[in-house]
Amino acid sequence: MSNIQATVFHLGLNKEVLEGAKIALIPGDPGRVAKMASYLDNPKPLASNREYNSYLGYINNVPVVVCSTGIGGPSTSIAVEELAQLGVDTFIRVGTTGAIQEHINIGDVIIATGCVRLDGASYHFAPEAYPAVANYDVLHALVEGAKKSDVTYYTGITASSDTFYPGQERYDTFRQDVPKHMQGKMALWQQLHVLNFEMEGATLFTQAASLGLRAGMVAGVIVNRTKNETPDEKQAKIVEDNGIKVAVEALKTLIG
Ligand SMILES: O=P(O)(O)O[C@H]1O[C@H](CO)[C@@H](O)[C@H]1O
Ligand SMILES: O=c1cc[nH]c(=O)[nH]1
Repeated sequence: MSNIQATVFHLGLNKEVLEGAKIALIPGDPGRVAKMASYLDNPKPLASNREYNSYLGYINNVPVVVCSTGIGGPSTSIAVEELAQLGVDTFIRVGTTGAIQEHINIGDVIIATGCVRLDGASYHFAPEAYPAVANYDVLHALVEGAKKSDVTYYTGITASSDTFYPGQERYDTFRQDVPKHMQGKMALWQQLHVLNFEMEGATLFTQAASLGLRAGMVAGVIVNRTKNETPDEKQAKIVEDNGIKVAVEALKTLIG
């Protein structure tokens, strides 16, 4: 039996509906997918299953798939693997993030050059010594995209944590503490000039590079952790657009 129509298990997509798309925009949040697709030409919904919501759109008549990954490395690795099975070879994660350096403001975007591997899933793709780094072409396109967009951007290292609370050393009213082995971690990453926390980059970069795929990441800053613990939901929805604008400009560079 021909495999061309085979539908991948979690995303509910097949090669025919992707129309040969080789580039994917991958936000974490399924609710961001329709908004991101609206930045493309002729967007149309494709599938929705679990945390995976997908659309197809076009830039200069070239198909681009937008597909959410859900939160964290395990679900991200499934989205990337299944999109790769369908022929996608270039991934741009468009996320939200918490800055940990004082000078970075809400609304700025961070373009990751590499990630600290505070996840688990990346170790299923490559051992500890393997770096979680962005693909140079995608990184360059994102930087060019940021220059064309009206946003302040920073490039540098992101810490990708499996957890939002202890892994990012959040203290709140439910728990005034994190386990001992996690205490002082935010100060450590700050001292090492890490810019921000998010939850998928390390898995994405390790998986993509180790499989010969290209990946980059841009994330809108929705909270500065030197000032606040918790992002504001309404503000986050506004800020996410800055990352989307940068990613769409980057697409234009990559597609040419
Ligand atoms: O806005 P997204 O892309 O989901 O990214 C960030 O937001 C989620 C946590 O709130 C994590 O997925 C984190 O990486
Ligand atoms: O602080 C933050 C904000 C968004 N996403 C994260 O993982 N952490």
